[in-house]
Amino acid sequence: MNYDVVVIGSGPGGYVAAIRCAQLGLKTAIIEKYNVLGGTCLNVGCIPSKALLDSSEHYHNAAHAFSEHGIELGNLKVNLTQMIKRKGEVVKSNNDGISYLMKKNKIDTYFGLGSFVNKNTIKVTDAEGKEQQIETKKTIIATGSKPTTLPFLPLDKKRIITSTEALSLTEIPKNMIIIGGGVIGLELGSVYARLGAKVQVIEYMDSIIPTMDRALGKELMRILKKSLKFEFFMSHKVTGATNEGEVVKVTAENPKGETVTFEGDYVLVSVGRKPYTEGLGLENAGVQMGERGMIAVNDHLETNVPGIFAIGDVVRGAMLAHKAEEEGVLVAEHIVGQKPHINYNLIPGVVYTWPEVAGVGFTEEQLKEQGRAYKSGSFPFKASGRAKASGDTDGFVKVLADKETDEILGVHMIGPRIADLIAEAVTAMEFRASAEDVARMSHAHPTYAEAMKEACLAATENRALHI
Ligand SMILES: NC(=O)c1ccc[n+]([C@@H]2O[C@H](COP(=O)([O-])OP(=O)(O)OC[C@H]3O[C@@H](n4cnc5c(N)ncnc54)[C@H](O)[C@@H]3O)[C@@H](O)[C@H]2O)c1
Repeated sequence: MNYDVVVIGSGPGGYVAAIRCAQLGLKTAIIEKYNVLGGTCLNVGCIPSKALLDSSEHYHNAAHAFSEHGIELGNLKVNLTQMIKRKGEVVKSNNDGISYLMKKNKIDTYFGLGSFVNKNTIKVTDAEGKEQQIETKKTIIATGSKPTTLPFLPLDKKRIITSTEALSLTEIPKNMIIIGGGVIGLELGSVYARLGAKVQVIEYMDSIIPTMDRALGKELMRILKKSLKFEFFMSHKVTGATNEGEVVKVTAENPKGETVTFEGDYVLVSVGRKPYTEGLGLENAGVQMGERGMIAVNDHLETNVPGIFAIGDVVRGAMLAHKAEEEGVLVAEHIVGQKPHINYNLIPGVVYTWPEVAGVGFTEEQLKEQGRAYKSGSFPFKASGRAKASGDTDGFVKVLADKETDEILGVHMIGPRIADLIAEAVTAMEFRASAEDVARMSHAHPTYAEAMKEACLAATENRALHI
């Protein structure tokens, strides 16, 4: 078969790229190594983790918050098998949705490992080892990433696990040790802490979610300690682990240089992810690698080989599904001669703990480092009528704006449903709104979104109305 474009990898970057290519009239095929579409995000990432986060949140609320609302429950218990089964059904219905989208857009799907024979020929090897070759004018590599491991801490995938195994446990851990206080560790730690596990987080840096605005990590840590009894061990360097059957012992060096030991029945290693390019045969097409295992690309996401592009987790930038999607669309439009653009500074980051955490634009630390004059306005959810009604009064919205022009430079939030609220900040910043612009917009009352307006009022002239 001959194609205009072949996409390798069917995660959010790859399948969206394929749809956009097809919409633009290009004859398109997509190759997927596993027998389902959707990649890490849909099968063992964003979607199943959200399903478990939602289920565990219901349980936690039933156990700890319902009585305050006047709802009495007896005999409350967790059916983990059902919870995991439901998660599987959520994933499956999304798998089916992507298959439908491929058919609707007349995109040919090949299941098997895609690898370059040369610049324009791609071999697909299926699970039985059967091979076929397809010809293409352009290729988009969207093969994603896989979990980083620690050399002294080999995974056994039973007791020492990554997020993939943590999404399908058959029992609730008694004591879960989490190595890495980033997004995965805190989201999956929340799932099991809500279901009753004692969770201990060992983090190398002095802050959790260290790449986000520091105020967010500080507030999240306070809340997770209070609401889910998380224990944090900051500035600790993990040095080893021994698997003793039912128990794993993890050793780490504390900030004083002393060795401390942790004992748990499960250890989740969540220290980041690395680009996945194994078996792609990049050398056969002459594609050059960049730093840290990434594929090197230019501003149009084209590799050193004209006509071969790479997007998402295999290239520089945040390892986020929505960033990969934007890149997929950009490449498709670039291929047909359009002039698309991505503002990488406005890719929001979200953590689906409860409360949720989100940020976009520059952090306060980055503005200080740039020496940029800025002003800051915050509004706490404890002053929000909507938050009081639902009982979600933890957290705040912080708006950073240019001191002279009042243009919004960064918005950082922690609070109820702010994973959705961050979209308002992205929209405002994409249109280069000032804090006063947003402060003068009517926000429905009572909503959590009013906190955004109030934080903008606070940033404008320190004139928040409800605090
Ligand atoms: N909600 C979301 O958008 C979401 C959810 C899950 C994953 N992801 C993405 O997946 C990727 C992987 O997530 P992650 O949580 O594994 O990575 P991460 O980069 O978010 O966090 C890793 C954490 O581990 C720490 N760390 C690194 N080495 C360590 C060591 N040896 N000992 C102790 N701590 C160590 C880091 O300082 C960091 O805090 C990220 O890029 C993330 O953005 C996103």
